[in-house]
Amino acid sequence: MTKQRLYLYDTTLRDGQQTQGVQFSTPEKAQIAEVLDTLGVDYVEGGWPGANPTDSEFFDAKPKMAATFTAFGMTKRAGMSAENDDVLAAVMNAGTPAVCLVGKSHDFHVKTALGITLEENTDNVARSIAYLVAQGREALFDAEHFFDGYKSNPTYALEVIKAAFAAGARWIVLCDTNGGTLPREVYEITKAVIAAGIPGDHLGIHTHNDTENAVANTLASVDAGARQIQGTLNGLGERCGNANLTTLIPTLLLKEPYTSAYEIGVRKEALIGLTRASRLLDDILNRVPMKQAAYVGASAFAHKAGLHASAILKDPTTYEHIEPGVVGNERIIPMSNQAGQSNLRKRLTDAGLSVEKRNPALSAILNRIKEREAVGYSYDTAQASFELLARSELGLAESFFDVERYRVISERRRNARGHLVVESEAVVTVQLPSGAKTTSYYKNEHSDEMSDDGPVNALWQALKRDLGPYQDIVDGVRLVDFKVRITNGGTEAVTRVIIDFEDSEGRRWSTVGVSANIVDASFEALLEALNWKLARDGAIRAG
Ligand SMILES: CC(=O)SCCNC(=O)CCNC(=O)[C@H](O)C(C)(C)COP(=O)(O)OP(=O)(O)OC[C@H]1O[C@@H](n2cnc3c(N)ncnc32)[C@H](O)[C@@H]1OP(=O)(O)O
Ligand SMILES: CC(=O)C(=O)O
Repeated sequence: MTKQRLYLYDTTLRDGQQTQGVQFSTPEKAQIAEVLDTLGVDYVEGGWPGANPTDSEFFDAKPKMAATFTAFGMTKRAGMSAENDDVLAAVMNAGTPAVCLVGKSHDFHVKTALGITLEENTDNVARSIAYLVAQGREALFDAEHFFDGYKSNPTYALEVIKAAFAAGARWIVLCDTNGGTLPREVYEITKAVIAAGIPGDHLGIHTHNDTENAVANTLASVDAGARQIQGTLNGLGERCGNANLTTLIPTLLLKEPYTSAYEIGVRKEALIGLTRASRLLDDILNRVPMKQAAYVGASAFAHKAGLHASAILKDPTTYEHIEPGVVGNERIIPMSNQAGQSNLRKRLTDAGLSVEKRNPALSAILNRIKEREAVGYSYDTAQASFELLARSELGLAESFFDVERYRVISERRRNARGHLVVESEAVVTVQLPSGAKTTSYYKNEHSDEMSDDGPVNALWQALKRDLGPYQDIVDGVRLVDFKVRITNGGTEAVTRVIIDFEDSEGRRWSTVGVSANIVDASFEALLEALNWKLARDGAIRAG
């Protein structure tokens, strides 16, 4: 069977930028465009030239790409020609090979939002598209609110898109602008459009995720015959987002009937870069990547339940729909109160601790984890704390130093110049293996603006300031993330702190601490981090 070509159109830099809280800089746009181009999408929509300085600057830079670089704008306004519309002129002046214009196809919007007659709107759409074509550009028409428009007045909705098609639009893109349409309707309406004379290989689909159906709606439209897919990386986009290309790309490449029926510009070899592309976008946005994200999330191949982990170790296909490496992701077998001995042995092996199958220490470790999780601990992500707990049950625990006492003080006051000052200071007394004691002091100070350089950082700095023979090992360790949860441990609310650390070699690990007192919970996690680092780096244990 010859495969049909499906075209991918990315709008991360335009609709993605309509996400609340998202504002790309020009260099960030260039970085994202490069990622999309490397992946192999067919069209990269760069934004709306003339609408804001960043978009204009990005188009002025004329980024090089294999994809068709596309400018976005709106159809000409009533009462002026396409040539004389300054908003359209700015879009055309970007000089891109393709231009996508949004226009109305819902009678209600023509009357309410534009305040013009239905005939005037159809004429504006047709003249705008004809103008693009006359200027030698590939023309795309985003039929805004098409599905709602079709349900309200199918004759008019079809009249508008037929006018755009007749004027030379290469693609007519059916938009579920408000995101409220469900897959069955999308399928039926796409079919009806094809039956009305717009061929499927000229039809695109643009969906929003307001009912969590953007991906399903996209596939429904493809099933009905549409051949261009619009979407964004990580599903960014206005309100609840757009169709998620990070999900659609692997689905089209790896799942039937799409694998056999269609060809897309993204090659299977490029798919390995998908997880990296997704995380890069989060990095640019300063967002924590969504763990549950399909295909690319850190939990997408995490097997927590004991029954799952046991089977996974025998054959990963028992609980995995694809091999994680295909999308550049990886399998994780976390430890928790849902785990059995299979999870445990896998985690111990990963930590370099091999324990034979029926060793009683395995049950002891599992029981301890379950007991501690019942009082608020969580070993799911705190791999280093899990390892220390396991070492202790296996008789391999090492004691490097003892913290005799610590003291932390935070103060908020106005200084002599009337500026707000927030200070934290910590003192830690440590007993070293030689019997010597060291007392270290650290103070943070901040004026006017708050920062995360607070009491936990003061405690951390004081704790690792003078550790005698271990100083070289702990010097390069830094805190990279700090998460706090109030949780019900037993009958009382307690604070759980999870801290991520990194050493100078770029190795990362996480620890957990629990206490009714947030500073003490943090202290426990800090101490575990140092103990783990010393154990892993083979420090000589206290005598
Ligand atoms: C569904 C979508 O997501 S489409 C993409 C939407 N994206 C954006 O809006 C982001 C970029 N937009 C902008 O920067 C600005 O809105 C601009 C520069 C385009 C226009 O700015 P302004 O001239 O100040 O207009 P404003 O934003 O207030 O309103 C839009 C105007 O465009 C008109 N308009 C809306 N859609 C269309 C259309 N498809 N064709 C022609 N005119 C339209 C509206 O009627 C309104 O005109 P009015 O003020 O006479 O009622
Ligand atoms: C064009 C567009 O972004 C929409 O209709 O949602």
